[in-house]
Amino acid sequence: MRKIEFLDTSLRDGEQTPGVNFSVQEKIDIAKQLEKWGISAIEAGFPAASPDSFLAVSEIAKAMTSTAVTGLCRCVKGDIDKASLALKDAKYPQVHVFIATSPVHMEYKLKMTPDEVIASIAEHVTYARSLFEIVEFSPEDATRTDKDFLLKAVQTAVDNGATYINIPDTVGYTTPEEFGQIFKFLIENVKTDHKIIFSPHCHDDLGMATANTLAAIKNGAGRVEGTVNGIGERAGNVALEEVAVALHIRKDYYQATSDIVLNRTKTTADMISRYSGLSIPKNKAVTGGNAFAHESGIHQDGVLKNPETYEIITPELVGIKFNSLPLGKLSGRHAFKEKLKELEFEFTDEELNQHFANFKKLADKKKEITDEDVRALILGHNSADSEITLEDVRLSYNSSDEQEARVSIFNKAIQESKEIDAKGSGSVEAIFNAIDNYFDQDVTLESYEIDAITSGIDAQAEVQVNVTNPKTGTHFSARGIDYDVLKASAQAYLRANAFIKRENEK
Ligand SMILES: CC(=O)SCCNC(=O)CCNC(=O)[C@H](O)C(C)(C)COP(=O)(O)OP(=O)(O)OC[C@H]1O[C@@H](n2cnc3c(N)ncnc32)[C@H](O)[C@@H]1OP(=O)(O)O
Ligand SMILES: CC(C)C(=O)C(=O)O
Ligand SMILES: [Mg+2]
Repeated sequence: MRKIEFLDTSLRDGEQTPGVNFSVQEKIDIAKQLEKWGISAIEAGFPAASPDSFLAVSEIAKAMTSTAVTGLCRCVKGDIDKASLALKDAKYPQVHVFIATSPVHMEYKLKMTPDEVIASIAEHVTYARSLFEIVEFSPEDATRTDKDFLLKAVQTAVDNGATYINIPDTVGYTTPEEFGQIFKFLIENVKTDHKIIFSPHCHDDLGMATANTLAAIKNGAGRVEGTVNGIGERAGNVALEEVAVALHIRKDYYQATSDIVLNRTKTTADMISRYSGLSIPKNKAVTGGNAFAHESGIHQDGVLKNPETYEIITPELVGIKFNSLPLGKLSGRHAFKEKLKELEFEFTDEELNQHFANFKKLADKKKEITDEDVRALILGHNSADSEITLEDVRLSYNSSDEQEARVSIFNKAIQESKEIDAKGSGSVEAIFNAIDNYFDQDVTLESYEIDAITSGIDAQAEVQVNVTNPKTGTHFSARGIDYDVLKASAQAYLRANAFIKRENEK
């Protein structure tokens, strides 16, 4: 069986999702989780893009012990220099250099002739190779590139020392058969005196990213690139959890395995969902809320007789466990700690005490604490953007008049707690007005959605807000999770405001 390497680009291509903006601390948390999940290389960012991107790549480079760290660069020496500086402390550094090779990109975007692009590949791969042992090269928009020119571009990169050749389907244009043929053609025709590994990098514009990625593996790719939950530019990148589970379930067909620790999938997916502010659709393959639910009579009958009738993946495989250790208000610290271990969370004693206190508060209100509740509790409170936090929300409700809210907000940097009062025609509006008064900045609220995390009247609420910074036009998504829907709303809106404040201060 071949072993397929996994490169995760949630922190680079994933962050190109409109509305997604990870803080540096969130990126470090995610990278640590990706390392535990079994990712072999993390594309931690584009170091030349901004000081924050540079900082995130360098902090992740220091934090990883077994996972390689890479950064994206244009064919620009300054980009490669920045990557070299950001990655200087990485135990296993790599660099990723790209340039577009399709006619439309070369002519209109780069304003370069094909010969100039080839010369640029030779110059910049050589330069990257003078600073890094491992160099990945990508011909951007490869699937709309003339086949012979693609071979020439790839051959040039290989001749100048590239060790990974990544074939991006930048605009999600290809089909499984066609993409498989591209890999077969390149692998058969590229001449090399050193080991090179080919990888697919698929986008999901036509809904074929997973199929295309698997077709590349079938035709010789040794590494895959993608993101958790398929976050990414436009319709997103391939969802790595889908590729990992497909390889596992259909190893008979693909004859390939990976190092992905499948039972850590759910925790990894939940973290990305929480920090990106993008919830996982109920019908999403592998991790969606309905992925293991059976509704119709014939299916339920079959599953009761033998789960294999309708279940090709077990919930346990991806880390959704039966609640073997039910928790409630009488549970103690040991049981709570054991549950966190079971759900793959690790905390210091101080963090554990804080989460335990929050758990006790929730257990006082909610009869049964499910695994979903515990995950939501941890991820809901585990906001890495905790410089400015919500302390309290009070409302005075009047069914025939305006509502009044008093919101307490704590600023860690200056150790100051402030209470702000505001009115609104509804409770949510009054709370949001109070938060607006606190931040004193322009924010456009684009959408507000409420969902229940678990079933029942005492379910925890998840609120998602999408906002725009009118100054820059940047979109941000933020989520809040709480037993109380109004508090969850306040958390989400406060978090969105904190993103905008951070952007305005840059
Ligand atoms: C398919 C992908 O995902 S590609 C990666 C996308 N990611 C990003 O863009 C990261 C965020 N980007 C940024 O922060 C900025 O675009 C920067 C810092 C990289 C560059 O900013 P600026 O210098 O202001 O340039 P701007 O973004 O306006 O234009 C890009 C320039 O790079 C050129 N360029 C684009 N790709 C490449 C490449 N691979 N190699 C060389 N030059 C390139 C463009 O032709 C354009 O050049 P021009 O200014 O001579 O016309
Ligand atoms: C930079 C490259 C690899 C990319 O993200 C794409 O082409 O989609
Ligand atoms: Mg991409």
